[in-house]
Amino acid sequence: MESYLNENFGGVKPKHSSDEALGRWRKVVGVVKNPKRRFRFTANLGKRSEAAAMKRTNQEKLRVAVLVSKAALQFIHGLAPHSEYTVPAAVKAAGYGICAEELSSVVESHDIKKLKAHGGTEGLISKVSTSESDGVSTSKDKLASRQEIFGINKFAETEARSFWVFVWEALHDMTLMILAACAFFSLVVGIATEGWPKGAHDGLGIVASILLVVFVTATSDYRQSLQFKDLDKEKKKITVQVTRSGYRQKLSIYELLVGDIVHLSIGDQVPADGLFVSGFSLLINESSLFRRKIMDGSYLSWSGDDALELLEFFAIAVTIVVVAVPEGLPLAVTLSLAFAMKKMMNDKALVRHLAACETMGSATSICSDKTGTLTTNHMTVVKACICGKIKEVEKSSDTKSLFSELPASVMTMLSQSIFNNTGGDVVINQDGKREILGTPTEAAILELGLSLGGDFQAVRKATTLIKVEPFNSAKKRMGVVIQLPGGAFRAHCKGASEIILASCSKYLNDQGNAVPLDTATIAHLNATIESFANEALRTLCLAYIEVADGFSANDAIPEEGYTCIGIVGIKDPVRPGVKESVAICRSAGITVRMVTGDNINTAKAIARECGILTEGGLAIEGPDFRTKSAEEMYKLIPKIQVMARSSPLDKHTLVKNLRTTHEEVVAVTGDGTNDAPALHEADIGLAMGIAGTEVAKESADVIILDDNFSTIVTVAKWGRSVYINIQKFVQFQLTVNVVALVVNFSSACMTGSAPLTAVQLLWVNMIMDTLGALALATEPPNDELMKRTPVGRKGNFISNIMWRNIMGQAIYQFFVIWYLQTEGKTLFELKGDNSDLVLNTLIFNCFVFCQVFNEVSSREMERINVFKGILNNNVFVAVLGSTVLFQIIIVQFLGDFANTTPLSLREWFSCIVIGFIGMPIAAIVKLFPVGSQ
Ligand SMILES: Nc1ncnc2c1ncn2[C@@H]1O[C@H](COP(=O)(O)OP(=O)(O)OP(=O)(O)O)[C@@H](O)[C@H]1O
Ligand SMILES: [Ca+2]
Repeated sequence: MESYLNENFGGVKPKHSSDEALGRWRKVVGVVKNPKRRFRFTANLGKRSEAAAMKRTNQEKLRVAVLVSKAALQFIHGLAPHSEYTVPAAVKAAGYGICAEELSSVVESHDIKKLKAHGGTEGLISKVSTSESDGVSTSKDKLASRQEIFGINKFAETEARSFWVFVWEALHDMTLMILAACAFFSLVVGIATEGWPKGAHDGLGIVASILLVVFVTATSDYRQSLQFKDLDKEKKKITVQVTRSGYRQKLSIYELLVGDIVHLSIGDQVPADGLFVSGFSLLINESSLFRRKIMDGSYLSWSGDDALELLEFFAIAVTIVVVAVPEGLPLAVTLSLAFAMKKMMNDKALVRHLAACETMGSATSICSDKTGTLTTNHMTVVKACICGKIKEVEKSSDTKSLFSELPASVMTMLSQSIFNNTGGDVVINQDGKREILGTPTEAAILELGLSLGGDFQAVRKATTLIKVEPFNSAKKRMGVVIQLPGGAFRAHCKGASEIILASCSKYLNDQGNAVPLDTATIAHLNATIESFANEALRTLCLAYIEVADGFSANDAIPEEGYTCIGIVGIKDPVRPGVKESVAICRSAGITVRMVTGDNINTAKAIARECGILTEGGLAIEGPDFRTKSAEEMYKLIPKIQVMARSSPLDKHTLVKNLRTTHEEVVAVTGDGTNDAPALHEADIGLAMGIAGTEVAKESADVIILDDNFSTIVTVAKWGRSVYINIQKFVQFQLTVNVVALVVNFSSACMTGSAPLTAVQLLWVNMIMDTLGALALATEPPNDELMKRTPVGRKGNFISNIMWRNIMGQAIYQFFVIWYLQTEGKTLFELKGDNSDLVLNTLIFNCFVFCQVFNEVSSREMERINVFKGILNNNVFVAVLGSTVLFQIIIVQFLGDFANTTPLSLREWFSCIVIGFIGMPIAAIVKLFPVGSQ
């Protein structure tokens, strides 16, 4: 990809915007224990750059090795005659003249000598018993034998990791290891002093908590890994055009076999090792050969300390650290993103990088291409201007008669131009039906040629194709040179009308003669182009020129002096629903811009139809935009609504400026190879899944599977919901953090003992960490989200609103615990030896219930009604339910392990009420106005 961009667009730097987005989360997280496990699904940034460096040195080493061995080989070949290759008997019996090993040695070593020894390309084609025109035979046993001899086009899949691997990884948690050591000493010391079973309770309590934490973590990690596997599969669904038994068909790259004739077009990915049979403009990138697995770092191991009497304090200190480090954040981020990712998949958006969903949520600007994104990309020629006469050709049945009055020579020239100067193809498919292949523009023009009565194969056979210059989005034209039966050469070109017309000096008049273009005709043709474009038609001009004898494939195709054959107008209707989606974006504070390669009038007409171009909005042409100075651009860019006739680099420049000088978060949508640089530069690139080329998809972060612009809005909505969910989670977690820390720390300093014990703290940690993430990070989005303004680049992650809510709750909870600690015994009339234990249990219980109700309050940051839709969120209800249930079990039955004692009904009731009071308090706090940032 990088090299592709480099060669085609001169040093466009890849963005790695996901790195940037990931970095943002990391900054918020600060300290994270077990970064490897926590960031498992969000790429290790350090390792990434290491890997890049490693790749470079490996490439260098390999290059040297290849050069050396090539030199050695040359030397050997110079000395000894090429040894004969013998075909293994089994291969021969199956009817092939070459075995898999020999084939791969020819392909991988690029060994031309060897290739020649096998009779060159033709030789190999016959040795693998295929044919250039018909491909391999599709008979069942032939395909089976091919598979057996040569194998299939698949990598061995890495085995799915089992649940126990995740358990093992979760055990590698440093704090858990320390706690395990504590548990061990506690067991030893406890049993030695108090005997079995009484002395083992504390230790077993810690062990049980560790197991619980490990189990929950492993389950959630495991489930995520399964989900990512599914996504991976989806990502690898790539199809190619293949000829088999004479018919073109679409095959998954996994079904490819040796001998298959694969047809590549612009932007396709080469799906396998292969031999280039014929074609033009191919670029090869073998970099995937150099991919290396990144090694994981190893862990520090911890050895215990034997200060036994400090054990309890030590355990508490460790758990305070556990509580203090908000390591639930990366988990919440991954959970929330993964959840959104899965849901988005149902909504027809495939997210390729996790962080992309969140980035899309803060987007302030969308740059969309026109063709294929805003329009359906179903193109038909509806108007044509030949010999100065404008014809409507909407109904293909009467096309032929429409043109009957035109001279036959013009019609011949037209079909010669249409059928030779094309990147498309007309083939017969498996059902025996005629099928037009190629980009929609090409297909539309071929369709016109066919409905004029032209015979594709016959026209192609009549002349020889000497040179092809494929369509180039920067030049906006394509051209071919053909050799006519008499031996003379002729070039045909087609492309953006005003550009081709400008390189014409003659035109075919209604007698079929090439006459010089006079100003009146130029004006007439230009007016025609404009009138077509104003009707939202894409216009193309076809032209030809006679080329001097002796033209060879290395000569350049002429640029000037063409004779205009005619102009066609192609209709490409706007997709249904686009207008509404654009309106939603606008109300969500997202500016939508159209950046297209098409004619400015066509672009304006479509943009108006979609609601992108409004009164007073600016439409500019790429060539004009390009020449502006930095200052002019700075002033211009916010006003631009439409950019037409843009080259891939213009699209790139616009996006770059929006991102850097205007500090916008830019989403780019596109389908074509010409969109790749912009997709790459964008904060988030969205590529079309159906019409999009592989190159576009490869550069994108999200793939819109149904090619529908409204899906983009859905992506934005999910992105925003991810962002808000994580904010809610952080607000919840920070509250618990602050209170637990302050309470434990202050009372440890003042009284020498902490009200919450190690096991209790571990439980609290789980409520706010894993369970909290599960409950709050998976809220589905609502339409309200699209009525706010986007967060953009400058938004603070922890907003003032969040601080307000956190402080409000923390003060209340702190007050409750302080009051219980000092007045608790009188309040609950506690007396006797047991009173301290009961009081501590009460404090623990109240604290947990405060969190339970606070979790409900955290569902909304600004609104008072926090119950809306609560029952639709099963995960939330389940988490809350199991938290309460488990709390009851801990207090009533697990006292020995958790240092609690069963409470009376009255005491339970009081705890719940105290916890509940947090809710009206949270509601009141929400009434205090603060700035949004
Ligand atoms: N196959 C082709 N051969 C010759 N000219 C073409 C061909 N396809 C498109 N064009 C010309 O190039 C212009 C579009 O160029 P480009 O590929 O840069 O944009 P696009 O991707 O089609 O549009 P958008 O950017 O809106 O998606 C068209 O207006 C047309 O005049
Ligand atoms: Ca496009």
